[in-house]
Amino acid sequence: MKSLAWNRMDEASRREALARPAQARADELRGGVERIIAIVREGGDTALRELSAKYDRCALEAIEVDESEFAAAEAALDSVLKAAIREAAARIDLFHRAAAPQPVAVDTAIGVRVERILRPISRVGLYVPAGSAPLPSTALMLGVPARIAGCHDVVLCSPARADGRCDEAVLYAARLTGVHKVFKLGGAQAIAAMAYGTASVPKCDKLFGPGNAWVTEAKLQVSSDPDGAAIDMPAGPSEVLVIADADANPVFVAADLLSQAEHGPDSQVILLSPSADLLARVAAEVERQCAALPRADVARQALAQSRLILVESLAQAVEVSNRYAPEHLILQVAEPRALLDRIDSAGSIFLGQWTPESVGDYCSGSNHVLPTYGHARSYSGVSVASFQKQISVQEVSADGLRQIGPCTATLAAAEQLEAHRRAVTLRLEALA
Ligand SMILES: NC(=O)c1ccc[n+]([C@@H]2O[C@H](COP(=O)([O-])OP(=O)(O)OC[C@H]3O[C@@H](n4cnc5c(N)ncnc54)[C@H](O)[C@@H]3O)[C@@H](O)[C@H]2O)c1
Ligand SMILES: N[C@H](CO)Cc1c[nH]c[nH+]1
Ligand SMILES: [Zn+2]
Repeated sequence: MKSLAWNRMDEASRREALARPAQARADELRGGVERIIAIVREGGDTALRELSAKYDRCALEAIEVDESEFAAAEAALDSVLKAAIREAAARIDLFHRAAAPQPVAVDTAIGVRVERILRPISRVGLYVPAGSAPLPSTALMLGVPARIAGCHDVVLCSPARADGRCDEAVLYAARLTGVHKVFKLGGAQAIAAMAYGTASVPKCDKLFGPGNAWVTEAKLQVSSDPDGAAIDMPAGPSEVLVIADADANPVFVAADLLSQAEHGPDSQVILLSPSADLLARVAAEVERQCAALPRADVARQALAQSRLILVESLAQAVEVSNRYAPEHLILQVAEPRALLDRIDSAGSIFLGQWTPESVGDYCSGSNHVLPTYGHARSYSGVSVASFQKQISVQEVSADGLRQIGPCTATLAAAEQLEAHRRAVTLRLEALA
């Protein structure tokens, strides 16, 4: 990890220190993903098989997971793992139901009722990563809110292994949450299939889920095409920013940094502290813990583009963090709630030394599909609302129109939209 001191850096160095790693490959990615999307649109299921052979090194017969594969997955899974998946699903369900938007009805004047009603997005496509590690927890994070929202057709794609099968735990989690169809597809080709549809894969209205740089770029491209599909947000390579004070436990801080560094070579982790001593102790601890990790190679690549930054105060750490807008923000300080009010951009926040980021990844109940690359400045993580449309409804009585009609007519006249004005005045005349 590179060691830096915020107050000794000029603006260009600060910008470079907070730049995300994958951005440097943006042009190469854009062209590659454009080609994959075009190939899928042109070649449909045949192209999907060819792309799976090329990128996932698997020979697919059926693209869709059938009943026998679901049954075999359930039978093969360890009962302790199945219980943990059910336990996590229950807590995710509890939080997401409690946080779900509610219908609203308000009388904004006598005889003027305005409502907000909720409707599920009909056809949704979920992406569950499995390139370097299959993530059954992501199937829960997407499947649970889709079920609560009441989406009619829920399709899930996840890359197959070399044996042509999907990860058993991903299949179990998908079934548990009521996903209707699962396809053995990964990367940009999975996103293209769900956005445009093929003979096997139904076209979806909105796509959800995290993924590597190819998946994220494909989501962005299909969302800018009117024939494509909407997306939840850009949820790319995982990242974490930790703010730690001088008394933070370096063992815990290092463990949290490594937990996101091990996701992939494009991940990035940042530690901000006003204590040079703490930064040095965490650096040593990261080295020590990393050496013992099975994914040490992956973590080291992520650490090469990660930073330890000395700040002058916790207040400055908050300013830097808001500027970076991390996917995950951990406040390993004595009084984390004292900083919370000043945080304005982060996907998910973890308070205090007993709240590792991992609990949010799996089973505290919050959602782990979160905006990366600084998109936390304007996007939120996945929730039930992401799977719903909020529709407004209004009903005005004759008395209500007498109340608000003149206001409408005045504003319409000011905008020189005479037909708008008359839609009101003709009725007011009929009421006179
Ligand atoms: N932001 C979030 O909420 C969140 C949540 C979970 C995971 N993640 C991130 O998701 C990512 C998962 O990535 P992953 O790679 O393990 O799995 P993945 O399923 O996202 O990607 C694997 C697919 O990438 C495609 N691919 C690989 N190399 C390619 C190439 N050279 N050209 C074209 N396509 C290629 C393949 O089709 C393969 O199926 C990680 O970066 C992780 O940090 C983010
Ligand atoms: N940290 C990831 C989100 O960036 C989510 C995840 C799934 N499994 C483990 N972690
Ligand atoms: Zn994680």
